[in-house]
Amino acid sequence: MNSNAIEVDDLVVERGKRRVLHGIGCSIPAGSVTGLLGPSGSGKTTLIRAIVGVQIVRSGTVTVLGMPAGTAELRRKVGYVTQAPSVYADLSVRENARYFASLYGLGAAEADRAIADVGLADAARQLVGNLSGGQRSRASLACALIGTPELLVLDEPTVGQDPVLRADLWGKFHEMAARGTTLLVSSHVMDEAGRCDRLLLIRDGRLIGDDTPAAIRAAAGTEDLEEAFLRLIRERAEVAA
Ligand SMILES: Nc1ncnc2c1ncn2[C@@H]1O[C@H](COP(=O)(O)OP(=O)(O)OP(=O)(O)O)[C@@H](O)[C@H]1O
Repeated sequence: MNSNAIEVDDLVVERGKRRVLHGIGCSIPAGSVTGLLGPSGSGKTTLIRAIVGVQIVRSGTVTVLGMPAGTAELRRKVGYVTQAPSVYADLSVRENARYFASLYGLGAAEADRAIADVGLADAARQLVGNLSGGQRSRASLACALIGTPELLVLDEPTVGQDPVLRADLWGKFHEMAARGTTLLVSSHVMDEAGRCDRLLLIRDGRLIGDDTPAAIRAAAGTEDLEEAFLRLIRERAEVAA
């Protein structure tokens, strides 16, 4: 198989009457944790939507696991967790997970494994509607882990999670990558950037960085990734001026 799980070439997307992605190009290696970082409104969700095949694109190509994004065959291979939890509020965590498992022809053991993986075993019997926001996002994540997708795309999965849980989730993401899953994780929290194998830095619909955290730090001449991001933005502004 191609060593890149995702290849994006010259991607242009318009939403409403505005152009929100301006010719994005990037490759995401298989079996890695790639962070998609950028301020609110920079185009992270739009790029993610194009990768999971639910975004109409103006031009350019998005190839996922060797197939055009949105190909029906990818549905079983790609897990996607949106920012808004996509679980049934009137079912328990376990009922939700078992429902998703049944769609894949999988049983209760797979559902329970996914619930344990996100640290929700103690809340498995609770109705999702009664959970905290952070627990609800983890319930959504558990459902996306079912069937062990080859590519897992997570839109801000750690929002609302406490620091201990965030660290656990990042540990889990790396375990999954070590077993061959590719993860693309968006965040607008720079302190999470250092936990990624690679970073895509996006601003105003343009990629301004695509490298390992170490290379981005070295190129910007600072250990602080937030400062590195700011320097990249300033450099861009100077080039444009
Ligand atoms: N349905 C829509 N119609 C028109 N414009 C939209 C729509 N959805 C998003 N946009 C615009 O597209 C741009 C990119 O939005 P996007 O949601 O991709 O950003 P983001 O980086 O994911 O932001 P956040 O971190 O706040 O989720 C923004 O300017 C936003 O206002």
